[in-house]
Amino acid sequence: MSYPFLISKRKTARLDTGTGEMGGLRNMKTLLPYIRRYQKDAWLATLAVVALVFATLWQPRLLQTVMDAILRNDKTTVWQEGIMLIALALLGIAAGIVNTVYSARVALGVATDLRADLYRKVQTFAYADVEKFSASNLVVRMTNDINQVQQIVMAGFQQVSRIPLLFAGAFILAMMTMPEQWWVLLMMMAIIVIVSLFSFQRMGKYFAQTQQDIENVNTIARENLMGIRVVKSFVQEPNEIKKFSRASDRLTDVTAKIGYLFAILMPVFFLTANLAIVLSVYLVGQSITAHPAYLAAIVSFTSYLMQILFAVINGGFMMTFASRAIISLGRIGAVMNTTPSMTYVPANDDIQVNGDIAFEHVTFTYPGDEKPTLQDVSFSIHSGDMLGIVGATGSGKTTLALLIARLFDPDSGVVKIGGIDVRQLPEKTLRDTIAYVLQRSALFSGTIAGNLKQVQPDATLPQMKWAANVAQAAEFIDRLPQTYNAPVEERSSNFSGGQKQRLTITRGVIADPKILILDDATSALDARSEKLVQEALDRELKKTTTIVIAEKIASILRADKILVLDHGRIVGSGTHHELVRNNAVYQEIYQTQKAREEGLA
Ligand SMILES: Nc1ncnc2c1ncn2[C@@H]1O[C@H](COP(=O)(O)OP(=O)(O)OP(=O)(O)O)[C@@H](O)[C@H]1O
Repeated sequence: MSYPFLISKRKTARLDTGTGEMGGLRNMKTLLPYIRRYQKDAWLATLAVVALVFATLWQPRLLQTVMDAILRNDKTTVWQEGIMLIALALLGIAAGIVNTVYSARVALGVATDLRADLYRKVQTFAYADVEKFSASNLVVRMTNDINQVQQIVMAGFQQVSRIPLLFAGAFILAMMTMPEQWWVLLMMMAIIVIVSLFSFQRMGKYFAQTQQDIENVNTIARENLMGIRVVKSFVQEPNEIKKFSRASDRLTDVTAKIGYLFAILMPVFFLTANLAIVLSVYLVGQSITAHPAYLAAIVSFTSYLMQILFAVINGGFMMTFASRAIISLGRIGAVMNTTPSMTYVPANDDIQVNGDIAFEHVTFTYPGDEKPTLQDVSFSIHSGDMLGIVGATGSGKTTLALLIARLFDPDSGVVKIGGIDVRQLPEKTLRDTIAYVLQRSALFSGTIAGNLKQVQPDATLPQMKWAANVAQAAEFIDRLPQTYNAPVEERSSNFSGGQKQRLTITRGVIADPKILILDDATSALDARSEKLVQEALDRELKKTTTIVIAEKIASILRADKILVLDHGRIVGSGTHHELVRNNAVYQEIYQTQKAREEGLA
């Protein structure tokens, strides 16, 4: 069993994105093994580019010959070369289609494989690793960043070989067509290259910024929608709208800046190219009467000027997209290269543990925190017993339970289950031994039965009914039209708080675990239902060690042992009667709750 339903209490750490010069190269290397898997498609896409460039470059040349022939009234050549021209255009179209299809195949394949590997990698993460990146950040990496990579692979196979070939080919052919115009050509190129360097560099920066801004917008939207009830009940909509608008405005600003740059860039490029054309026509025009062949040559020359212009523009775009994709690849690489902070010993069916639990001088600090949350915690409890944990909010009760389930490892000391250090237990053994039910446990969308089968894949209907009876859920499930096949919507929004808790307790007990942790898991139940759940647990799960973390002392009165936590330390341990007699902290909690209840009565 895994615990994706645990919710982080911490902010995300800033992470290395793998950018920088060396980072860029390293990031690109991440991509190579994936592209290699689609070698055949990659080759076909590249060959198609060569054919496409050949067709593109040769067309002005043929056009020039056709025009020359028209001027000379040479009909045979006009026909022959004209047909060639059409054939070349058709070749260009076919090559373009082949290139697009195979580039898309490579890009889609790479993106699909990368996404699958990324997802698989995240599944190996320890809870602390997911917290480090944050769930929304990981989602953006699996969606938006992968999209960027898909786009660059697609564009790469369409443009990377095409741009230099087209640029060099058009340059040489333009020179050959009108050698005396070399300086016009160089002047145009110098202007375009300088403008491109300036603008595309800026654009690259803005694109990187958009990535960060998209992530911010996603995080805010996600948090808002997940906590929509809280937002509504505290009438927080105006604040939330303001917060979202600020993040969204930042994204709009930076996107607008990119738009402005594009808006300036394109006219500048075309103006430069058109000026070059006008200049050439002006220079050549004076001698056209004397040399009619110049007319055809100038048409061909201007076509090559345009091709050079397009090569430079596309090159700039490619560099901009590449810089964005390199950042995305870095972010993907950072996940891929993370070594899970927790490793497990190999699966071993021979290792069987009972429900004994022991903490020996356990101290634990959350990653990034300075002070330990648990300090020198020692206690033990026998299989089948019930342990209650009480303490003020923030005293470390949940943290203690997280250590039992080995969602974190202690800084020092040992946590033992069945007499064995949890670090020596295979993950499966640990997950099969412990069921953890949280107050805010999430159910997965699907059906009730589907949720139960995630824990106990071969659960039968009688088993489901048994577990639901224990959790006092059977009654309302039986009233649903589809009973155990009733749908569970996203975030289980079609169930009330109390029903959700009953369902998560059902899921917790279905596998009859050796250790059951109920972390504030009955807080939404009325006193009568809570009592019924407790009685059923006592009756039906006799051999199970039950750990109950509760705000209300009433929930743990019957525990074999109660731990009183205060600022991460155990300040009392014993049965209710012992603690009421001799533990000041417990007495205070008890008296406060009693007074409150009497006040209410
Ligand atoms: N993931 C985390 N990263 C850093 N600090 C954390 C994290 N989770 C909890 N803490 C801190 O550890 C302390 C103990 O938290 P814990 O959730 O264990 O308390 P608790 O006794 O269960 O509280 P409550 O009764 O309110 O649930 C708190 O100060 C909390 O802010």
